[in-house]
Amino acid sequence: MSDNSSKQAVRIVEVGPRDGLQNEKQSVPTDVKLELIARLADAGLRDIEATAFVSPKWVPQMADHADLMRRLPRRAGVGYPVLVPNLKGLEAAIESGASEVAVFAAASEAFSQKNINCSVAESLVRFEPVMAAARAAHVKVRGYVSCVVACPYEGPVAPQRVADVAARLHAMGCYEVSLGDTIGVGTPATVRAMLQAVASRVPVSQLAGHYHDTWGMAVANVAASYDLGVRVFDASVSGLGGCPYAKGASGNVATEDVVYLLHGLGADTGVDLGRLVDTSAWISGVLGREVGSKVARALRAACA
Ligand SMILES: CC(C)(COP(=O)([O-])OP(=O)([O-])OC[C@H]1O[C@@H](n2cnc3c(N)ncnc32)[C@H](O)[C@@H]1OP(=O)([O-])[O-])[C@@H](O)C(=O)NCCC(=O)NCCSC(=O)C[C@@](C)(O)CC(=O)[O-]
Repeated sequence: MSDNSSKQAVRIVEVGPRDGLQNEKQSVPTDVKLELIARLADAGLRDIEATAFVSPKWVPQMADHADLMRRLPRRAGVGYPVLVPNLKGLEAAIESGASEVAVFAAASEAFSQKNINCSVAESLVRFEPVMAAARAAHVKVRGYVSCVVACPYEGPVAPQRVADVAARLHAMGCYEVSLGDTIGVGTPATVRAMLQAVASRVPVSQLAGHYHDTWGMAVANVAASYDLGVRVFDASVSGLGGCPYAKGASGNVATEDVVYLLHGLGADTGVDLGRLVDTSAWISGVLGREVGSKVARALRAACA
């Protein structure tokens, strides 16, 4: 038996079923999504973002949110957070049995308008009743800030701006704030500067890194964030994903790559890399695409 007592525990929030699939051109059947979630749980993931209660006109791929949540078999010790943009989304999520949700804001005005059709300030006002209703229903709320390094429409985003939005989400009761490099342009230097600004306003223990891999820097950004004390990372199996309202954004950092990195740094994620790699190969096959993780490809080649 291995001794994990001295290892740093790191929580991985698997966002593949939501962030990974929201941008898929082909329709992904609910049964496939349910099987993906089950396989991810079998691989040891304990936080699996299952879907988004957003407008089906805006994101058709998530239109089966209520059906999926009703049919999702719950497992002890596994959380299935869902995205909600407003009170309507929260009410529908709770009705479908969700016990954890996430609200999402941005550090860039242009992205906020494109993604949720309102300004950053309006979105924060919109979240107040969501927070109050969630509190009353004992539903945990996570917060996201998008465009923490740059915006696809406005360019570079000042770290102070990210800190302001993150601090507002934290102050309104989000138990954790996930920092999204939505278009994956961050480098360890820009991510570090952003994190230092945010950590002066929100305890680092309540921050998560959510890095896309468009420019190939996401694993380096996870390592830089880990060095600064971040112990929660969002990732997507096989690197699936991208935001439909962020031009040019590619997938999240692959969960397999994050797990390999963190285990190499001596951290404990609770994830079985072999089973995760099998899941990555399975979902990539179903979607008819190459596996998007270098670690998964290397491990499969080594075992062939
Ligand atoms: C926020 C809205 C709804 C505003 O959209 P709107 O058009 O301004 O809203 P509205 O209130 O005028 O409603 C328009 C229609 O949508 C319906 N509606 C309204 N709300 C809901 C709801 N919750 N669920 C279902 N339906 C809803 C509403 O009932 C109405 O239906 P109609 O009367 O026309 O038939 C829309 O812009 C939206 O749904 N946006 C979501 C976009 C999205 O999901 N983006 C991807 C997730 S964010 C992301 O990926 C980034 C992240 C988190 O991963 C971090 C990172 O990487 O940066």
